[in-house]
Amino acid sequence: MDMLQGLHQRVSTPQLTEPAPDAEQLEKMFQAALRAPDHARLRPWRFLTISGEARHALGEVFAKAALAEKPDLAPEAITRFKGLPLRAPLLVALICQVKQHPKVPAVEQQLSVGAAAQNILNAAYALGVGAMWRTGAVNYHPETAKGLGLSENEQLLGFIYMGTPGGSAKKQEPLETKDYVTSWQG
Ligand SMILES: Cc1cc2nc3c(=O)[nH]c(=O)nc-3n(C[C@H](O)[C@H](O)[C@H](O)COP(=O)(O)O)c2cc1C
Repeated sequence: MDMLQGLHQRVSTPQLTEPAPDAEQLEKMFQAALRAPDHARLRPWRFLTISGEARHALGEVFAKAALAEKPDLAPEAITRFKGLPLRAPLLVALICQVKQHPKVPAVEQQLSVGAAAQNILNAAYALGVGAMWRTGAVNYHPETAKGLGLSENEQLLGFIYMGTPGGSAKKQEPLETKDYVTSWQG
């Protein structure tokens, strides 16, 4: 696939089925991630792959965080939180390791991890792998960070859900460049 064509056409895939991307496809996606722009070469990213039974463990983490937020959560809601990671055969947790640097504030490091995530999405699209970046209700809850084993200086920026595209490809809403771009004249 031509690179620009891929960039212009990429869509997220909410419905994902087995099989998960294989090791070779994952390697290509992570190599793309590692080419993200990165001020002072801090390499502020860390990724966790979560598949198989580990998805159930992540569902337990989500449910624990949701219960910490709302102790009287209905049983159906708890079951729903537990099932969230089962929406794809493989998830990639996006983690920003915020490092102290005199010229690189935390926001720039978060942007780098965001750019790495976008590179993963673009590479997935080029490989025919379905993918969607999700955060959801408990992404930023401290119990979620704790359950994933994050350190004090680490932030969870979401998960890329990945798998084989299910259903028909989503229609893209055409956007006009002129609605978002103007020439600044001073
Ligand atoms: C940081 C971030 C978090 C997101 N979290 C969610 C989410 O929890 N649930 C959801 O439906 N979409 C979420 N999205 C949006 C989807 O990933 C996707 O971009 C959106 O559905 C538009 O589809 P498109 O990428 O095909 O244009 C998130 C996007 C970003 C950048």
